[in-house]
Amino acid sequence: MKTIIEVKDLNLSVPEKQLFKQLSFSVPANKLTCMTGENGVGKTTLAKYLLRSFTKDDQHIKFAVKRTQVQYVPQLRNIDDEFPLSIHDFVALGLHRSHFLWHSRNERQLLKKVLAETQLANIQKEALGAASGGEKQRAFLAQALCAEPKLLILDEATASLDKDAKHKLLQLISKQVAEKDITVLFITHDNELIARYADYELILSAQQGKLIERERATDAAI
Ligand SMILES: Nc1ncnc2c1ncn2[C@@H]1O[C@H](COP(=O)(O)OP(=O)(O)OP(=O)(O)O)[C@@H](O)[C@H]1O
Repeated sequence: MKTIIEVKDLNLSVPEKQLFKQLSFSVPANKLTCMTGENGVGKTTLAKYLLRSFTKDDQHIKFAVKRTQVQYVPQLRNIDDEFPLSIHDFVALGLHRSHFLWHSRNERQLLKKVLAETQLANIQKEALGAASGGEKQRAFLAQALCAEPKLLILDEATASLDKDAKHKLLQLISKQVAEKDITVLFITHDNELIARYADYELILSAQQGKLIERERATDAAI
């Protein structure tokens, strides 16, 4: 199995609490892995630690990608109703800027493609602040996709979405995994989404982690 992250014997603590003890796991490449576990087990802390590990030489963590190839999408951020950017301009912030102040033709093409893939093309001129929760979350995803990541880490991206919006988001994400060279690590508590979309589940519990392969359930089984 080709892997994108390998963690071996990692101890991780926050003040006054050890979260993980000799934690070892790997994340399969080009798959959708759901990271699960009870509230407070340390999912977000672990994800952020993995990202920080690029800046120091941590012998317990090995990535098959560079930091610039990783995007982290945090839980739905509070975007004020008056937020002054359009969806288009917000998503475009994710483009790798060349030396110029304007976007290159390739960047404009990439932006157009990403807006279409995330089903935002029709509403791209609207203010992000006025968008629904599902549209905002798709805009965050689109901004991350503009950086053409090889690894995308999504932290509870569906937590505040209704059933339709969360399935729509996961269908978009699954399509990315199926069609591109991209691996997704998706932190979630949502058993329905795990059953439907996860290729693997990384279960964090009692300071340890266990990776299991999942059979994707069909509509009828849920
Ligand atoms: N900077 C910090 N200082 C002290 N304690 C912290 C700090 N960051 C996190 N913690 C604690 O570490 C534990 C793990 O937090 P974390 O947010 O990683 O859990 P989680 O599994 O992502 O939880 P949830 O599912 O509720 O989002 C919690 O008990 C939290 O209060």
